[in-house]
Amino acid sequence: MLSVAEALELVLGLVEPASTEVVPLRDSIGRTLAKDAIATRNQPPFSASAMDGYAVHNSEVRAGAQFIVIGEAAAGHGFSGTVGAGQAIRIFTGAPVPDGLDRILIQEDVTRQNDVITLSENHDTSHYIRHLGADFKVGDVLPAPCMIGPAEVSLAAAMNISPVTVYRRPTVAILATGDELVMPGEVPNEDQIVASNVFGLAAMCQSAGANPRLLPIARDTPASLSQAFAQAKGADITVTVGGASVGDHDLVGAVAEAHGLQRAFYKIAMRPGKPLMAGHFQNGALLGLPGNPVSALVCGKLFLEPMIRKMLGDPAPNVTTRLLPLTAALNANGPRAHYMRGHHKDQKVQAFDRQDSALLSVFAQANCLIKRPPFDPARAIGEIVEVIEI
Ligand SMILES: Nc1nc2c(c(=O)[nH]1)N[C@H]1C(S)=C(S)[C@@H](COP(=O)(O)OP(=O)(O)OC[C@H]3O[C@@H](n4cnc5c(N)ncnc54)[C@H](O)[C@@H]3O)O[C@H]1N2
Ligand code: MOO
Repeated sequence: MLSVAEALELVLGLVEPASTEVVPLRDSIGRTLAKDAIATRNQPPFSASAMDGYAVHNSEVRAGAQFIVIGEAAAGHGFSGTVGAGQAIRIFTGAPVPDGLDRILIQEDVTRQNDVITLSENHDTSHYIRHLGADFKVGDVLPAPCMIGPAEVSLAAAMNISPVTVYRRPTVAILATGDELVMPGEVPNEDQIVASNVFGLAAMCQSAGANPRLLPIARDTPASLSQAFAQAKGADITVTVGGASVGDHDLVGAVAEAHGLQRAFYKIAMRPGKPLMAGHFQNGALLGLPGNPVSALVCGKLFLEPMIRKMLGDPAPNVTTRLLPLTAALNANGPRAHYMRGHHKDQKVQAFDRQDSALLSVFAQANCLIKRPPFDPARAIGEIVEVIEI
């Protein structure tokens, strides 16, 4: 059976970065910048005061020095006159520092009587001037690709860049399959359950930056699956859930092949997630996930999210891991890589006792997966394991 790393490489080979589009800056959050954003201005565009106080000539500053206040500079309202020897300008944070002045005395350090200020003995020695272009200069670059979060959108705004070029959001069609499934809110028969993991997968797609499209539940018949695949046309990635295993009613692979699936692989050495399949499909990619709720979500985290990130232009789309010590021992692992549901706290991690891939209640309590390689030996308290945030 294929290893997780081999399967991931094949899955990522099924998708390419999506085309780009130009969007207003306000709509760029969570997208990946596809073209360098280049500053069209200096920030600050003038030397600016960093404090409320008085602007003076630095050469005149000494304890007890007196200055006559001859004008005012506020944010948005500069002072345009000239300032002579022994003179000061009342100034506020963000205001342009008048020409020739090179020191701000903070107001806490002076006493003022009418228009005369006197500097105190133990005054602050900082100059409190933010020089022109100290943050960025015309031509400075916010380099692509980069994920646009609160910091990047603020920087692009300060650079006066709008609109920006970003990668198009990929569309992901998500298809639950099975005669036992009903939608949340419907009344299930005694032998039915509520479709659940597709909602988690849709949420995962959305927070990764894709547009999820939840299709109606397909029944375990070739006709129903065919109809669903027809509805998935146009999606960049079609995700099926369930019907992937070896049972008589597991028809997804066969029907997808009839619709043109060129299977890249089927089954991997992973737990949960053994019956994973993937391939080129309908001008896009198909990812066939196992039906067990936790299997589907773990495979979504490990395979679907990286596919989406690659399409969004992320040059390093794989999940990242970090190393943490165990607070409870682990049994030896079997022949499949095991992604155990775990909980980390205070830089230490522990696996849940119950690891059945049907247990959404355990998954909901987990905040990480503990990655165990095939045949990983038993691990004692304090040993270091690899952890993936979920
Ligand atoms: N003889 C064997 N049986 C099974 C094997 C095997 O190797 N030999 N593998 C097991 C493993 S591992 C998994 S994982 C499952 C995967 O099976 P399928 O992908 O065919 O999934 P289903 O049989 O359709 O469903 C499994 C389970 O999950 C429930 N389900 C399905 N879809 C949803 C949904 N959208 N929301 C919530 N729950 C869902 C379904 O009712 C079943 O209980 O096969 C094992 N069997
Ligand atoms: O591989 Mo299954 O997903 O172990 O439950």
